[in-house]
Amino acid sequence: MKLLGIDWGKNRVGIALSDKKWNIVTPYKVIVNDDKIFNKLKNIIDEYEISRLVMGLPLSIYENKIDKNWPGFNFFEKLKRKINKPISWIDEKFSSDIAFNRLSDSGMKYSRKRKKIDKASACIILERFIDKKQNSQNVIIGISGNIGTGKTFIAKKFRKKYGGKIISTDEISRNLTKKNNKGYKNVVKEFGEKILNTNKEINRKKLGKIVFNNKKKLHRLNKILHPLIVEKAVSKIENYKNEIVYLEIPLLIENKLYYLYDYSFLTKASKDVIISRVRNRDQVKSEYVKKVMKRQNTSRDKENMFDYIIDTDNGWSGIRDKVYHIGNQIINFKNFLNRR
Ligand SMILES: CC(C)(COP(=O)(O)OP(=O)(O)OC[C@H]1O[C@@H](n2cnc3c(N)ncnc32)[C@H](O)[C@@H]1O)[C@@H](O)C(=O)NCCC(=O)NCCS
Ligand SMILES: Nc1ncnc2c1ncn2[C@@H]1O[C@H](COP(=O)(O)OP(=O)(O)OP(=O)(O)O)[C@@H](O)[C@H]1O
Repeated sequence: MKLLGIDWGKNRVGIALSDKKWNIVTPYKVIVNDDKIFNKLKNIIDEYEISRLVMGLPLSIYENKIDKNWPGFNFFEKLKRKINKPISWIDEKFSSDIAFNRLSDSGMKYSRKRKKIDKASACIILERFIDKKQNSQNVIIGISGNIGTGKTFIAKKFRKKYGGKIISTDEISRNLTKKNNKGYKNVVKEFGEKILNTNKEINRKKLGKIVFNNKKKLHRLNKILHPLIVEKAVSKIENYKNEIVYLEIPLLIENKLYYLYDYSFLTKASKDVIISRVRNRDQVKSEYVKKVMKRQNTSRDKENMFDYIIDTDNGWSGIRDKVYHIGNQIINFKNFLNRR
């Protein structure tokens, strides 16, 4: 299960490789970051039979200060569309400083150090990832998809067959906005007491009607809740040590939460199926479902960002074989982590 580590930089990208068993990590190359880089990476991945890529994130995932506009995300999006391999992330904080010190310890001259620094940093990214997976053998699956496409349905089917834990960001959001919980005060401050029931709890349907009818208002609600949701999701993941974690995130692409998972699934269904499912499940009108859908990214381009796409239109029998095929690959990865 060979890894390729990436230290992204605006001008240069450092590459490191691991062996099959993750015993050895070696600096490989520094590639100029121009239009040709994706083809070059594809060639390396094919030549060395790479199974997974690992990208460095310049900020700590745990500090929850990740800027959605960081240009490394654009690189990741292009790379993911071009290369059909799972990609994990690891904090690369201080990796350049450590790499520089290592090269200094070896007595290298400054000019040579500058040339080698990016691939040395890529090594540190891989070493950190391998260490992390040694300390905690969690395999995290990000499950995204628009409203009513079957995220929860699929997560439960996987859990039934392969075990593991489900983390739902919708559920986290619901908890955060319960009376006097962390998100409650700011949501009420922003939208006023008109969104409250007589018992002072937030009336979610009322708030939903307000925000799904108005892009700006939805944006304001997202700004209050999303950092809190991500913080809670990360801390929940951290509490697990040896689990398959099914992380349901409707807005994974919109919020660029790529760094949270090892595999990604996209659930999809046709518009009519979604509307009839959600009407039945939530007792809401078609118009409401359409409004929610309007606020979600439905572009085809989004599909290329996922490892697996699960179309739930044809019920369980239509997807059972595919689910088990995907499940076997995930179990292989999990077994590999446990055997190390
Ligand atoms: C607007 C709210 C109050 C409506 O609550 P309600 O209980 O009716 O719906 P619930 O939270 O179960 O969401 C149902 C579905 O709506 C869609 N949805 C929810 N929030 C959003 C959003 N900000 N943008 C687009 N779609 C959304 C998702 O598909 C979700 O699965 C609630 O969805 C909310 O607080 N949303 C903001 C937080 C958020 O983005 N949650 C999604 C997790 S990242
Ligand atoms: N493959 C399927 N076969 C039959 N029914 C399904 C399938 N997938 C989902 N459903 C049903 O459709 C409804 C919506 O599914 P689910 O709640 O899993 O969607 P979701 O993507 O999690 O929705 P939300 O974004 O609102 O949380 C549920 O009642 C579920 O049982």
